[in-house]
Amino acid sequence: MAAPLEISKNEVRMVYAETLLKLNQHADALKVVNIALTDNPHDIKLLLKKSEIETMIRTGTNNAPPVKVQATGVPTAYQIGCRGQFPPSADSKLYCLYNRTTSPFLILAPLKMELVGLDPYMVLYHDVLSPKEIKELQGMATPSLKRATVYQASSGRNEVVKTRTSKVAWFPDGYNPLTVRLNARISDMTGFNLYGSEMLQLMNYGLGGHYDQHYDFFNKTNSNMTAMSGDRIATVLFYLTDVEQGGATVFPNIRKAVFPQRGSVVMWYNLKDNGQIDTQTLHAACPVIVGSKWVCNKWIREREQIFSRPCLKKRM
Ligand SMILES: O=C(O)CCC(=O)C(=O)O
Ligand SMILES: [Fe+2]
Repeated sequence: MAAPLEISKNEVRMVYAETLLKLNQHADALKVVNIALTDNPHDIKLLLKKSEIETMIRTGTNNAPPVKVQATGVPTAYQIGCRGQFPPSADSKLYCLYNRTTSPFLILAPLKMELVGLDPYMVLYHDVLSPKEIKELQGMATPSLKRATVYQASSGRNEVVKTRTSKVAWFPDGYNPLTVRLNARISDMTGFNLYGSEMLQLMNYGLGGHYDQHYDFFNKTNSNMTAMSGDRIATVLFYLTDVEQGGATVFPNIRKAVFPQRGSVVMWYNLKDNGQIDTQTLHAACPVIVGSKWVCNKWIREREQIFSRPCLKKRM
């Protein structure tokens, strides 16, 4: 099946095999080609490549000089997180439960909740989206996906930047019965009133698609972005797909990584209880290495939560 970038799994495997050949790893290259052949036993290019590699192995010819792999120094916390190498959480108070209390509706339909972190507060809900809903969301987004942008304080505008390479489609709250239902579910999960919050964003990351380390808050009290509805108090991120390799949401400062699981949702607070920005929320979307990553994002604004989550004077 062709991925959104029109690169087939086969083509990726061919490039991988060529790379291994350049590294003089002929046996590994042959393994990759053989795997590709199990899916496509009659592919002529693959068959030719297989016999070419077998000849190379047999005769020991065409061995390229070994490519020197450049040492890249000590990996950053972001890189370690993307590789799934953060140590297990030292937070002893973390647990799973059925959330029956955030909204009255949850008494009838409790949600499976996993506490990911307390500072900042971060929870993961499992099995929130059904396969049918996921299919519908992807279907409605696909025709209008456009390169995502990031707000640039220097120009005061949203611009396309190299650091965010996903495609996005925005949907107003009342766009269709599904968006209405999804927003109601977000309110149930978070206890927040969504009036004044941003539209739902459906996003797709292709191969290599990522969003470098960033904060979701603006921290500009006078900017046009926060004047009406306040800053982004919380982020709600639905995962519509598993990702075969890569694509985690990584929080380098608190050394946590959330790996996409189809139908789950991660939610975290970007602001502290006193309304100040929380710099521990630095996060990134790791590059997708194999697969395609779909997410749906809701940035919840602060102003409408004035009574349900009032700004506390004391720093919590
Ligand atoms: O896709 C992800 O994992 C994170 C997305 C994100 O941080 C954002 O859209 O602000
Ligand atoms: Fe973000």
